[in-house]
Amino acid sequence: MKFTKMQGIGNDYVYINCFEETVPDPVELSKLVSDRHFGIGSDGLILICPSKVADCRMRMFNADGSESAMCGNGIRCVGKYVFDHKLVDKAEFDVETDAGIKHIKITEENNKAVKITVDMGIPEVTSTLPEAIVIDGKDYEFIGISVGNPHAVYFMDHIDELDLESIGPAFEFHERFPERTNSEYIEVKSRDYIRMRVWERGSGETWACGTGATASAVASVLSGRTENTVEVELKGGNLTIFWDREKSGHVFMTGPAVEVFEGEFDITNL
Ligand SMILES: N[C@H](CCC[C@H](N)C(=O)O)C(=O)O
Repeated sequence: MKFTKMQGIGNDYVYINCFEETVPDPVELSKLVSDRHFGIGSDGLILICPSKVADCRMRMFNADGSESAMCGNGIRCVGKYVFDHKLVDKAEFDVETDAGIKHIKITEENNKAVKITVDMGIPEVTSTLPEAIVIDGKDYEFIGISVGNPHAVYFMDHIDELDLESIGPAFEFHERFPERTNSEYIEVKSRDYIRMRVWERGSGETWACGTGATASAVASVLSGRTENTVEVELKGGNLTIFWDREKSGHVFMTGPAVEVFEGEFDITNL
């Protein structure tokens, strides 16, 4: 099985070109390839598939094998892959996801995508503003935002001191979120700059989360903390989020995508 390892600001996935390969069991394959000791090592698996309604289709699986409808860093890498490998012959195209069709704009240098802008659609508020859950007797006020996948955004100071290994699972598996949730921990530095850490549903702490950065920027605007254009600093790098709140209502995410290496993986014993 041929694969390509790619990363979007440190959020790394194993990508399979399903125009050429067939993946019989992506859930098990994701668990296998994600293992950083016995597999390839990644935050999960992403399939790049043919589509009847768009130029290609993206399916995303977390490291625990659970499938998610949308993946922000992943879709930027999918955009780069199909552009660089000439599966499309244009710099603007569409990717079908289980969260709808997403429009991609490529910025290229020497025929390689270096920056990708994704129309993430219209964000959905999934909580009261704000709402609190109780964890170990303490109230945690959060803002719930969906961009095709669920996020609980929590504003605080000193995110680097956060015990994410404890609070992350407490949010992820809290009864308030029947489908679990991704959770983001936000330190607002100015009206156009936020710092963020993320605990991902099904993958744990990752170095970046594109949907999480998008949801966090929307929550920052909704709560009056920032303007509509927000620079989001994550462990692995920065993303720029623009919420066109006054006109289309759509939110746009812009950032890099990098192809790290290609390889072969033996799945006969899968
Ligand atoms: N890393 C991805 C998010 C994956 C979300 C997944 N953990 C879920 O279950 O929703 C991103 O860049 O948006």
